[in-house]
Amino acid sequence: MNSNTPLLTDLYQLTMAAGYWKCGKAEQEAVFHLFFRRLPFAGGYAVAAGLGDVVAWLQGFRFEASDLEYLATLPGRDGKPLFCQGFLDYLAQMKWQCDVDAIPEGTVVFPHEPLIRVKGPLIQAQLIETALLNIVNFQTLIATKAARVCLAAQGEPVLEFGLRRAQGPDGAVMASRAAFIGGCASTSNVLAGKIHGIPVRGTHAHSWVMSFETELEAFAAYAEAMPNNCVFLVDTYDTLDGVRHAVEIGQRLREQGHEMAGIRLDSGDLAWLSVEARRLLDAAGFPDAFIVASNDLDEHLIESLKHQEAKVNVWGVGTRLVTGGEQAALGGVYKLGAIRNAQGVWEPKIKLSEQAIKVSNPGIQQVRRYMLNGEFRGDAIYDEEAGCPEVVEIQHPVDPQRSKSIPEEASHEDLLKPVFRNGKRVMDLPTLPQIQAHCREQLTHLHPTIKRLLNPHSYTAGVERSLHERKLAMIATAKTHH
Ligand SMILES: Nc1ncnc2c1ncn2[C@@H]1O[C@H](COP(=O)(O)OP(=O)(O)OP(=O)(O)O)[C@@H](O)[C@H]1O
Ligand SMILES: O=P(O)(O)OC[C@H]1O[C@H](OP(=O)(O)OP(=O)(O)O)[C@H](O)[C@@H]1O
Ligand SMILES: O=C(O)c1cccnc1
Repeated sequence: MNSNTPLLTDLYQLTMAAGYWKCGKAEQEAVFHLFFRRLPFAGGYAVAAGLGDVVAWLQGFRFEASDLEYLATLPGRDGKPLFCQGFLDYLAQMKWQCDVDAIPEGTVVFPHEPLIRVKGPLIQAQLIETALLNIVNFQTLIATKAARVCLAAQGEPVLEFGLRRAQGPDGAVMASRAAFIGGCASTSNVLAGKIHGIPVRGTHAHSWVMSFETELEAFAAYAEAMPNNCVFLVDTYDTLDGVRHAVEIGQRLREQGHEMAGIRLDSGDLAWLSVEARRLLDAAGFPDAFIVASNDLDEHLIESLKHQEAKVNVWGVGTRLVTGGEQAALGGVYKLGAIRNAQGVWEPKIKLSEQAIKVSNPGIQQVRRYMLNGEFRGDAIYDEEAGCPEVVEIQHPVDPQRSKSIPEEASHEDLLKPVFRNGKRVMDLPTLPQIQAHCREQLTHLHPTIKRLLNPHSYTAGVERSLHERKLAMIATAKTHH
């Protein structure tokens, strides 16, 4: 499937675009922000991901002749064409020309912070909404899940095994990419390996063992065929007998100058079996053979197995990683923050809601992160036009009673970095291993209480005080004027 086209959008973006064009607003400058309102997995942080694919998609943003031919066939409710030729001609000559700023992939992020800010002609900034959300919502969800799984594994390698259960071929490749960003060591998905350069790893399945008369024969044949990739799956019949068979073949391999890499456990009590398997392997002279565990694992099970002192060295995690498990999607949104009026002045915009969490933040936003003694201490969303005060007070995004001052000695960094200027890419994109290293480093700056799985401490992230006050004033005005 070719998703590198502006048609990867909801129809309503195109009907609005036709409307903006018709009423002369297409080229009016606007600013949109992409953000989420709630952390996934009831967790304490999220890991931004997807920007690399967003950049690639935006660089290919042009309506091809076949796209326009298709749009010309769409009927309105009266059967006549939905889009007039003048609008389609406008789309045909349209060139991507927005400014985009974004928080680099692998950075830890929090609710309401713009992960991406788009400034440019209203029609263009609007048309890209759906694709940006599609890419960033999914990859941020999976990178966050992967970070949680990898933290639970306490630095031991996590192999991503999700392809067979992922949300379609495209979702699988994106999930492998995001899982690698979040800290996974490798993927079983060979296509993701080819496309993104992610290391690929694999063992073998039960079918291999079942296709032979005996398990011993199966292991012997595998060792013969793959002497340099011998991880034996030992649970097809009886797990501990399986370990004994692996040891026997491991000894034969050693005589031929090769070393058994390890075994894989895929069912039963992984804590007890791993301890028993370790004992057998050590006693037989294979202390370096690793034990891979798989079978519906996630961060909670891995944490539990660690508490049970399971002797697992490598974790194979599939379904619950690449699908998001208990959380089907990240609810990221894309909202208008400001629009430039006929006098060239930026007018902040706000969306009201009965629910405080859904009232959008107005203005052209930037995120300032404060750090003290190597620890992230708080994030302030501020209006770039108004600037950020020296002494900053961060208002809780929804609870008016809660605010926090940042110590003056804290250092700071603005998180949104220039990616496109006037449609031209200005950011050098980091490699995937660099993004993974950035993510690993970011997580070291979060207090451990924010990283725990159960009821994590909430990190201070919200709107800077003066922006909050302007927002309250706008809410009051909007309620009386609309
Ligand atoms: N010691 C343990 N503590 C907690 N959960 C465990 C432990 N060992 C295994 N599990 C998990 O329990 C779940 C059930 O495992 P079990 O092997 O009993 O069932 P299964 O998946 O039906 O087995 P099979 O793969 O043979 O069909 C899996 O998610 C597995 O990861
Ligand atoms: O459990 P996941 O985290 O998704 O990891 C991938 C699973 O895929 C394979 O088996 P498959 O599920 O195809 O069959 P099985 O359950 O019978 O082993 C593998 O043996 C893992 O168990
Ligand atoms: O290589 C493996 O062991 C593997 C690959 C995909 C799914 N489950 C296991």
